[in-house]
Amino acid sequence: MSSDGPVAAADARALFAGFAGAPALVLAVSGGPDSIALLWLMARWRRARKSGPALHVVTVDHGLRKESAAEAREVKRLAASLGLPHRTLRWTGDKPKTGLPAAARDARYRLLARAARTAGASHVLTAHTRDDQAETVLMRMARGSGLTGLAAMTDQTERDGIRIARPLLPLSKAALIATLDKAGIAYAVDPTNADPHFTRPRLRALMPVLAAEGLGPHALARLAARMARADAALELMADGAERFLALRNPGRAPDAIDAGAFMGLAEEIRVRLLLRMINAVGREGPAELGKAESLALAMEQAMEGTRSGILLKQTLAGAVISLTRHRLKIASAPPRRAASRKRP
Ligand SMILES: Nc1ncnc2c1ncn2[C@@H]1O[C@H](COP(=O)(O)OP(=O)(O)OP(=O)(O)O)[C@@H](O)[C@H]1O
Repeated sequence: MSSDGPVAAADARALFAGFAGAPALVLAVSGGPDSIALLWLMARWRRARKSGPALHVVTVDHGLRKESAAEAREVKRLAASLGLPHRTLRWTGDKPKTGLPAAARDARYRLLARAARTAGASHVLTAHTRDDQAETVLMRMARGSGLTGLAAMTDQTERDGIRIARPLLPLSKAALIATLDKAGIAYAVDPTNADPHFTRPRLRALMPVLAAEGLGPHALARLAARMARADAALELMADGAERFLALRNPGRAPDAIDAGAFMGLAEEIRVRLLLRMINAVGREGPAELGKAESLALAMEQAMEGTRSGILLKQTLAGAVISLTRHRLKIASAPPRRAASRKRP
């Protein structure tokens, strides 16, 4: 399925096969070419089946552009012409000045998950393509992500208790546009997709230059798939290492780990276990990978000397990490004291 031509019915059947037994599905359709193609392809797929999931089309109107309400109405019109119910959900919450795309995305998924629950749908389907996957890989690289982040998007994830599925991830955007052009279906063009104030459009603009050097969507998506495979293997190894450490630790508090056994693990596994343990007890959200890497290095250096007693003690993301030659302990840090107020 690497062609940029229109998506054949047989190819769509293969992409959607996993949803045939679902009771209902929510299709997240913004009105842009990718999600309009999702709507059209799903409608064609469903029409060709005797039975199958009920399809509910949902558009989120973020209220950020003056055209958004009209675009939502266009989606409704197309859905109606395909015989599908449509709802527009409005984002009415506060719109922050910074981090607007992330806030809009959070609100969107919350609204989509709610719509799925209301419709009794098992999944929300989005129209992410291979091009989106490639951009995500570049964004994660630029942000300094590790292997887990470079695995980018998987074909399914869970959010707000609902499965988000991305059946079009193997397809190029060009194939979706070719599909719509062939079917004579119009779509909206969102100017923020090219707005250089945002990181994603800036990276998107670089794509032709990168592709000319062999770093195009295909290569980047393949990198993501390989990273996902390696990440899954390393997570299994980290599970095994966790069990191994528990066996070395009979009868002791689960936060007191055999330091020698821990230091004998591969560095990647040590870093993963540090993140798991810190995130399990820390009160300040997930620890940063770079900080866990620095901690792992500091632990290694501390173990190299001949000192005894406490070799290292530090806090990270709301957890206290202390290391002696024999024991590694990771526990919740006491809550930070609020700034003391002077008595009048
Ligand atoms: N306003 C919207 N209403 C309904 N669905 C939407 C809307 N915007 C986006 N989507 C769905 O989400 C998919 C991804 O959209 P887009 O690439 O714009 O998201 P993003 O902001 O980059 O974030 P993310 O990729 O995490 O969803 C679209 O293909 C579509 O299925």
